[in-house]
Amino acid sequence: MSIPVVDFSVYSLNKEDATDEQLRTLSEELKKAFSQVGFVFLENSGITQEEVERVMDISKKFFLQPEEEKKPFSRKSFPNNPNHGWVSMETERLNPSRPGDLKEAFNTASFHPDIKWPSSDAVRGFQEIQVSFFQRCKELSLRVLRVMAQSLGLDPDVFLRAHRFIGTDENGTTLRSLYYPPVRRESAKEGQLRCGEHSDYGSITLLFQGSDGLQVCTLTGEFISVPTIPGAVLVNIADLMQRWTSDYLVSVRHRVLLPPVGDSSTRQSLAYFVQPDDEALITCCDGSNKYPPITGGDYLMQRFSESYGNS
Ligand SMILES: O=C(O)CCC(=O)C(=O)O
Ligand SMILES: [Fe+2]
Repeated sequence: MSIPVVDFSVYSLNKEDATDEQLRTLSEELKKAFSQVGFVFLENSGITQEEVERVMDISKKFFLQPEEEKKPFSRKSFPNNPNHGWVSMETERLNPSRPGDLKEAFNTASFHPDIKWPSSDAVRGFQEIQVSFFQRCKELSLRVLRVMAQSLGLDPDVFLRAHRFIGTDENGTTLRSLYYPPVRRESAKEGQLRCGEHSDYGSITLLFQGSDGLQVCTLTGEFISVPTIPGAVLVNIADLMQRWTSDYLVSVRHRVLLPPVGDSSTRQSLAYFVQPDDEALITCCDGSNKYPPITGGDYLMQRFSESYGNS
């Protein structure tokens, strides 16, 4: 089994719109991938490798600074959006039965004017680069959500109506820049990974990987290594979308292992976690009552408390 690759060029961000016929073909391909694998590579999405590298480069400059420079931007220090900001090494355990993940992250989750952004000479342009990439990912996500609704034979706007406030504090959508520093095996704890096994929480995730390392669990239960395809974006179904579609689209577990012994390389990735609006009521879209309705905001709070141990 491998991750399907789909050409998104007919509906890329460079195109105004696609014909019904083109969208139908695309929607069939996405339906197959999302119901059978849960992950798909989109080629020709309109987001370029250069854009991705610009975000990774500025993020790396931030991460390589001393701890004191990063601390003022810590996650949970911004009252209007507690998810925004820097997450230090080993703070999160995406698999709660393992030690903390060997990664750092910066979450761009709010554009509120009270947010203080890194602005020293070392990271000049940080805010503008993160914010403009967030907006590009938003545009692509809305296109993917539209095609997904069509693929399920639903009103094409059904998912879009629940994602009207992306980029405001009434919606939890987050651009997360991840940095995995070199690993010293002798100091890693028993069972510790770069990123523990987990499935994502929201509706869909866009993932841009700087290098290999990601593994995805197949429906038969084994983890397969995912290649890096430069210029392609990896899109996956997250848990709330699985629930929304009464388990028709599958949200599968994935992880990032430690690098092989003797490999001292770093790794970077960018994850854009798309969430429905806090107030959007998520009700099974096939009309069944397989899961009770829940708001996007309540669902997200529940999941955060699990991976941060109630913080
Ligand atoms: O770094 C990666 O490739 C994956 C990260 C991830 O799955 C996550 O942060 O949810
Ligand atoms: Fe993930």
